[in-house]
Order: sequence, then C-alpha cells, then structure tokens
Amino acid sequence: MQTLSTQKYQAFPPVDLQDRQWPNAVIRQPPVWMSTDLRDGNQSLFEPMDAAKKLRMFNMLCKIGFKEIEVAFPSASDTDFNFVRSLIEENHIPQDVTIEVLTQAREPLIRRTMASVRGARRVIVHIYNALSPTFREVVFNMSQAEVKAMAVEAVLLVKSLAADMPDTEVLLEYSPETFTATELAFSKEVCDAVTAAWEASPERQVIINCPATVEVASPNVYADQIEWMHRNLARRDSVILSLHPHNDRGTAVAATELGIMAGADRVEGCLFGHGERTGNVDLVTVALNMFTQGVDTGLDFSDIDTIARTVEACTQIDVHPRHPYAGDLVFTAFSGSHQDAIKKGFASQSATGRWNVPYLPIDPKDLGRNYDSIIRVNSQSGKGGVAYLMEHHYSVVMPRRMQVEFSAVVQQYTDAHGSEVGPAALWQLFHTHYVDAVAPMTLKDYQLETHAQGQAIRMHISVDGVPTVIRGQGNGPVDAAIHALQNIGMQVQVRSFEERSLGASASAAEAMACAIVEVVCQGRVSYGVGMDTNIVTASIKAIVSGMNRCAAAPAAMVKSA
Ligand SMILES: CC(=O)SCCNC(=O)CCNC(=O)[C@H](O)C(C)(C)COP(=O)(O)OP(=O)(O)OC[C@H]1O[C@@H](n2cnc3c(N)ncnc32)[C@H](O)[C@@H]1OP(=O)(O)O
Ligand SMILES: CC(C)C(=O)C(=O)O
Ligand SMILES: [Mg+2]
Repeated sequence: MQTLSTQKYQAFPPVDLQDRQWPNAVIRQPPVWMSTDLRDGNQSLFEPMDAAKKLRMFNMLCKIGFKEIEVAFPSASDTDFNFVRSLIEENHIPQDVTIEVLTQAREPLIRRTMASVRGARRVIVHIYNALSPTFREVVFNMSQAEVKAMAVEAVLLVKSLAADMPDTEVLLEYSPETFTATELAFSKEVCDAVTAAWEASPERQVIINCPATVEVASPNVYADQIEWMHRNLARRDSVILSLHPHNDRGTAVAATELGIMAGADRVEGCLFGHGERTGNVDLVTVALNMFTQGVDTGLDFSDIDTIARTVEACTQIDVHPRHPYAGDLVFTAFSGSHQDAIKKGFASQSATGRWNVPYLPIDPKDLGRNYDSIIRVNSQSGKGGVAYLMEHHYSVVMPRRMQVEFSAVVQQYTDAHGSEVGPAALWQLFHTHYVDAVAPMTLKDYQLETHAQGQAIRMHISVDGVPTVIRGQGNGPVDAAIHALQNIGMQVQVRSFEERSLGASASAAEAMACAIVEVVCQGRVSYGVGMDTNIVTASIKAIVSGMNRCAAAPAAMVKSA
C-alpha cells in the first residue's frame, strides 16, 4: 500500500481572536437571503440552463420568497446577457425582488454587465477579484497594491456608469474572492477601500461579501474570520456583511450558521447546495435548520417536493435521497426501535402544538410531505413499524401481543426476500396468515336464534373436509359459538376479543368489520382474524381462524397460555 505523505498538507493557522463572541450567540433573525442558483449554481452544470429553465427557476425562487437573486454573469455569454434583458423588458421581476449580476473587476466586462441591466428598477452589481497570495502570485502576478487598485478602479467604473442610469437604482456588492485564504488585514484594507470609493453610508450601504471560495478550514475558523471582519471593517454601519460559503470540506451549512452568529447580515447560496465542485451552501438546509429553532425565515419550503423536482428538472442533477429535509428517505424509518418511538411520538402529540416526535426534527407536514413514507418495513424493522403501517393504511389496530406475533411472520418474510415489504405486501401477509386461515376447520354458514336465556347457534363447519353441524347456546353469538365447539370436544377459549370497522383507506375491504380474537386451543395461544360485512360473522370467522392457527402453529410461534 502506498504511504501518503502528511508533509504535503499543513494545518490552517488559527485566527488571533482571543475574546471571540460568536460561540455564545443565538440566531433569532434570518439573514438577507441571496440565491445564486442562476449564476454560481448555473456555471457548474454539465449543461447550463437555457432561457426557459432559467425563467422557471427564477419564478420559483421568487415564489419561495427570495428578494435578492443573482440571475447571471452577463458578460460570459449572450444567453446570460439576453436572459437579463428579457427579465427586465418582459417585466418578470416582482416589485420587491432585486436582481443581481456578477462580473470580474475588468473594464470591458463591467461595461457589458452594466449594459445588460439598463432599464431595471433596482439592481445589485457584484464585482469580484481574488486577493489571496496564491492568486496574486500565480494568477495575476500582481502586488497587494495592484490587486487593491484593481478593485477600487472597478468600483469607480461602476459608480460612473451607474450615474448615467438615473432610472435604475444601482447597489454595489464587492467580493474579495478567496477571502478565506487571504490575510485578514489585507481583506479589510481592500474592502475598506471599496467602501470608501463607493462612498457608502448607512443610507447607501455596500454589500461586502466574504466568500469561502474554497472551504479551507473548520467552520469555527470561518466564524472567527467573519467576526474579525465584523469588528474591524471601517464604516460597519454602511456595510451589509455577507457570506458565500462553499462546501469543499462538507461543512458549509455549519460555517454559515457560525458565520451568522459571528455577525453576518446576509447569506448567498443555492437550493440543495448546487454550485462549483462540492457546491455552494445549501440554503434549504440553512433556512429549515433555522425554522426548526423557531425562526421565521421568510422562505417558504412548504411544498418541498415540487421545489426539489423543479430544481432537478432545471439542473438535471438529482436531489440525494438522504438530503436533509428534501431527500426521499429523510422521513423514513426502517429500524424497529425508531419506528416504535415515532409511532409513540405521533400518538402523544400534545395540545400545545409543540413538535416533539422522536427522530423527526421537523413535522413532515410543514414541508408538504405526508406521513405515508415515514415508516417502512424491512428486516431491520420491529413490531412498531408493522403495526403503524397496518393501522395507518388499513385501520387494523392490532393488540400488542398480536403485533409481536405478526411481526415474527413479517420478519420471516423479509429475511427470506431480503427487501422492503410495502403496505400491500403486509396486507397480503396478514390475509394469508390470519384471514385466510380456513383449514383444517372451515365455517360454511350458521343460523342464530334468540331465546329468553340468550342465543342458540347452529353452525355448519367442515373439519379436514368432513362436513359437520354443531350446536351451542350462550349469552351472545360468540359465547354460543364457543360452546358449540366445546360441545364436540374442542378445547377452546377466547382470551380477548376486539372488533372494529375498517376505514375507508382499506380499499379492498370498505365497510368491512374486522374481529380479532386471542384464542387458547389445545394448549396453544394464537390470534385469529375474521372479516365480513356482518359483524357476527366476522367474530365467528375470527374464532375459527384462531383455532386453525393454533393447530398449525410451529413450536417457535406458539406462546404458552
Ligand atoms: C469563484 C467564482 O465563481 S468566480 C465566477 C466564475 N465564473 C465564470 O468565470 C463564468 C463566466 N466566465 C467567463 O465566461 C469567462 O471566464 C470570462 C468572460 C469572465 C472571462 O473570459 P476570458 O477573458 O476569456 O478569460 P478566462 O476565462 O481565461 O479567465 C482568465 C482571465 O480572467 C482573469 N481574472 C480572473 N478573475 C478575475 C477577476 N476577478 N478580475 C479580473 N480578472 C480576473 C485572469 O487573470 C485571466 O486573465 P488573463 O487571461 O489576462 O491571464
Ligand atoms: C464570485 C464569488 C463571490 C464566488 O462565487 C466565490 O468566491 O465563490
Ligand atoms: Mg462561489
């Protein structure tokens, strides 16, 4: 095996911030959200979105509630330029939404960018240049002063071009690209120069966006970097401090949350974490994390499935089934103890409305998802999940001991088949093992008569194919049937008896009565189930089913009386 050298990499140096405040902060307000799905998200697709997809995504972002949307890099292509033009000329931009456009800090690109937004009511012009030592040395071959001048000249150019567009309110955003890998003091120096060149004031704020262009350290380091900027930037009241985390280390969500705690006002990212390489921060997760802490985020993810399907259609990339909140499997519990706890949690929801269901940090209903997919049954499942599905889909409420008995049946099935068993297959198993347990004894028909002492029954049964008529009396039909069976020498008793009508969801069995009896027969105990439109017939069938199951039960499935 090849031994990799640890000399190749080095630890990121900690930020010198002795009295950091962010660890004690609590997020109580949402940040300003900015979606860059149509820019950073779009530049990283195999097939960038065409105009129709971009418009579909734009409309959805507006519907979710984003008020700032980076719609393009207009100098990159005619597609992007024309998309901005069409948004403006065809009046697609709601009054309360501000579009944003990105450009490198280069004169021709800035001019083209400004041309693209002519006529807009309000626009954020976003310029960037990389500040880190590697970029200064390797990409630009420039000194710190030259890189700083590049940023300032770009700001002055935007300012003068904006002055020629009196009908358009132009806001400035500046990003020191590669912020996380840049000396903090130098980032501040350039950002302060930008703020001054723009003549930012509390009434004319500038957005200073500090990107983790590449995530290079643990999220607490990003938080330190942001708090350092928050405390040291000049004219802080004239600055909207913004985050733009990427997810190279898989910690973009954490970095964003800590960055907000550290003083940031605004967050840029993409739905489901689309974006360059490992993606931008996932705004769905960040916002819903906040929502689960009681923060009103201003973003509406109450139909998360439609949002996910739309993003998939536009990006041609699937949302992972385990993606937080939106993945197909996130509201699914397979393992037995989880299913049991969730079932109990649902049953005990209090009137206070406070969500308190084990294993589920959010109510699936708040995302427009239903409970159907929550509990699924495979070989890791236990009685709780099986019982939940039978009750939820078919209104069959099994007594606890029956749950144990039936889950052993299901376990045998899943062990043999190795795959998930859905509600329909469970229903089939339930029929096979209980409702259809009609041998060796079968009930053909019966007649009941009411007497002063109670009821008399005459039952036509067959045992091992031999037809027999039996008779008995009792204080009710079930009691009479038991006596009829005992009268021919059958050792049978009913230990518990329950009946209920099956709900409308039991499609195959609408208006059916379901009787469940716990029968003791020949020293064995088993449950029997009878279903019929007539409640008495269902009860007698249940007794027969229980006796047949006692007769057939292998030793391992028999529980002693
Ligand atoms: C981190 C981010 O996501 S930044 C956004 C990145 N997005 C994109 O680049 C998508 C769209 N980009 C494009 O269409 C093109 O790259 C353009 C139009 C911006 C530029 O195209 P070109 O001029 O052909 O340059 P190219 O694509 O090779 O980019 C490299 C050039 O950009 C320069 N550059 C890179 N970043 C910046 C910057 N922020 N400001 C100024 N120049 C920059 C490099 O120094 C290099 O210049 P050089 O050719 O003089 O050495
Ligand atoms: C242009 C900037 C904001 C960017 O996308 C990045 O640094 O990741
Ligand atoms: Mg980016």
